[in-house]
Amino acid sequence: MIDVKQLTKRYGGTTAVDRLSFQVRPGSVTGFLGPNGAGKSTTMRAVLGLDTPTSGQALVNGRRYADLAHPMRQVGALLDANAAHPGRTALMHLRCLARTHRIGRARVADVLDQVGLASAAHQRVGRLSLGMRQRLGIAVALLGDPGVLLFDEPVNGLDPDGVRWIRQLMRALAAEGRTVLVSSHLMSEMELTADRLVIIGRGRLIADTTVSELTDRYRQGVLVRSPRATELAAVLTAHGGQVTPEAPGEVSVTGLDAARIGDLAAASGIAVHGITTRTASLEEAYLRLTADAVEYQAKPEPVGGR
Ligand SMILES: Nc1ncnc2c1ncn2[C@@H]1O[C@H](COP(=O)(O)OP(=O)(O)OP(=O)(O)O)[C@@H](O)[C@H]1O
Repeated sequence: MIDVKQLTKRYGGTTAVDRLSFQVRPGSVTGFLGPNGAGKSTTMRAVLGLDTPTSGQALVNGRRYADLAHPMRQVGALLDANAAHPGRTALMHLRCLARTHRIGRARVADVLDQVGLASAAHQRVGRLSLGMRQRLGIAVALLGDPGVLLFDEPVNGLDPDGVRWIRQLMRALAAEGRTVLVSSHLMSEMELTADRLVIIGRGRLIADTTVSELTDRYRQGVLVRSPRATELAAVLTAHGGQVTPEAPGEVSVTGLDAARIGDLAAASGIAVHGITTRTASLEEAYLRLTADAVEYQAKPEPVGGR
């Protein structure tokens, strides 16, 4: 469990994280989303004891990182795939870490296997591809078999196979009952990986929700096709619906759900040829939620400027 409580972090005049509170619970993948500069990495660094909060707390299993008896056995993290010494082999890198944290050699072999690096164990880190270095970083995170895992932008620079592998790994770790927090600025990726979403902008909490709640919140009405669309529109309006004509024979309805529209049409003897509940894509929902928090936005093109 990760517990961020009223966390504030300032660097000089910049407030990177501003009274941020949220919890990350075991058994699911929690996506940590926000535009560039939102404060995701800073929050993760505070959880891992790498940054001291200006005020507030970031706790792992109820304790500050510095107070954990065996930190590597409780929390693992991938922050920077380039953190390993380029001159060491993957195996040596893991063995050194294992020795420092009193973790057996057998576990090193296990994690190399788990991340698919067994055949590259003797290659120097500097010669590994970005994808392989990401895998090595994940092996480090898993080394102590921790219950809490943080991954900062783990799919950056990976090919589609690597992306799919990471997605499956995150879900498998959560299914084992672990707490998994994974940051990204891509909602499209989180839509496929996460169950819960913590969305921040300019260091503040924007939403702490589930993927399905967010989709529901941005439901955009019901699209109805009928050969008698005009008559149907009158019936629906009389029963509290707001009806907007779309294409010929098609209306968009808000204020009534699909079941009620179907019942009203049936009761009036009006045939319906199609009825679809529309939702904004999660990507659209996310862009709307974070629009005010985007630091650098492309200027809209002037009208007639093409
Ligand atoms: N060591 C530092 N010194 C000064 N400012 C910093 C430092 N680290 C982060 N910041 C600033 O704090 C803010 C939050 O940065 P942070 O890296 O946490 O955001 P992020 O959400 O991880 O962004 P990205 O998606 O671009 O990685 C930014 O304005 C950043 O410039």
